[in-house]
Amino acid sequence: MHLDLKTWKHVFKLDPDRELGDEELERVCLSGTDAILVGGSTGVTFDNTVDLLARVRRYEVPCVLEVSEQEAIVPGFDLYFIPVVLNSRDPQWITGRQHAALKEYGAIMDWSQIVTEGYIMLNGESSAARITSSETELSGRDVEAYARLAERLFRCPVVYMEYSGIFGDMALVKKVSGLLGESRLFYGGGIDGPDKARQAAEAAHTVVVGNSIYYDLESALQTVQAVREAGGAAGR
Ligand SMILES: CC(C)=CCC/C(C)=C/CC/C(C)=C/CC/C(C)=C/CC/C(C)=C/CC/C(C)=C/CC/C(C)=C/COP(=O)(O)OP(=O)(O)O
Ligand SMILES: O=P(O)(O)OC[C@@H](O)CO
Ligand SMILES: [Mg+2]
Repeated sequence: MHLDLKTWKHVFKLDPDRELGDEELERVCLSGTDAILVGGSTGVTFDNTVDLLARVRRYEVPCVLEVSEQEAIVPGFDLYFIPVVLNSRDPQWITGRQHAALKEYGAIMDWSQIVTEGYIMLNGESSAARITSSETELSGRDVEAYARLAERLFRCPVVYMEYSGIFGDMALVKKVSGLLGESRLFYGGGIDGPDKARQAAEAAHTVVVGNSIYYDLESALQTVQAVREAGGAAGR
């Protein structure tokens, strides 16, 4: 198992609130992806998260929980990614929910397992952007400033350009990854096969594939090889 996320180029995001058969899950876990990220913006519960973790644990692939609900924090993941939505208009998604969770877990947690993600929501139609009341009408300079804020002010190991559901602006993604010296740029949104995966891998450091697992698994699986063969952003 490789737990150094600085080497991750490809990640599959599995949603505990969606159905995936055992055979399909096996193909995802044995695909050669660098990690499975468990997360979703709605319907995530303790029970469906435990269930998915137990099923992924049959395989060697690293398994990370992207925390979106305090009630669904389940022990036993390799790492815990904690989103901070930088362009939310509502402070509960920037520090509020994190503060509440730390009141409960702060004294007992293993900080070496915690990775902060500086999220920039970029698809105003996505449920994640709606739930978090994000300001998604951003200029390129706005996005660059959020990325610098995440890396230089907040020291987030991960900056996440989130287009969930649509394929984003690769020129902007590439520009932002070029600005980052320490943080890793995760890109997610609308990758439905190898062609878009290759483009995203040339622009971002790490490519996240989510929804297509559920509607076109064959094409989703082909993204792993496509990302491996792509040049990679700034050689990272
Ligand atoms: C006992 C034990 C194991 C202790 C571990 C310690 C630990 C992990 C403590 C947690 C500490 C902590 C600070 C937790 C934060 C808690 C929390 C609820 C934070 C809020 C996170 C947040 C801003 C959520 C908003 C939504 C969001 C950004 C979700 C991320 C995932 C995402 C965008 C998924 C996309 O979802 P999808 O369903 O595909 O949606 P679309 O329809 O938009 O595509
Ligand atoms: O579901 P898609 O559009 O692939 O996006 C992946 C991920 O960024 C969602 O949080
Ligand atoms: Mg999704």
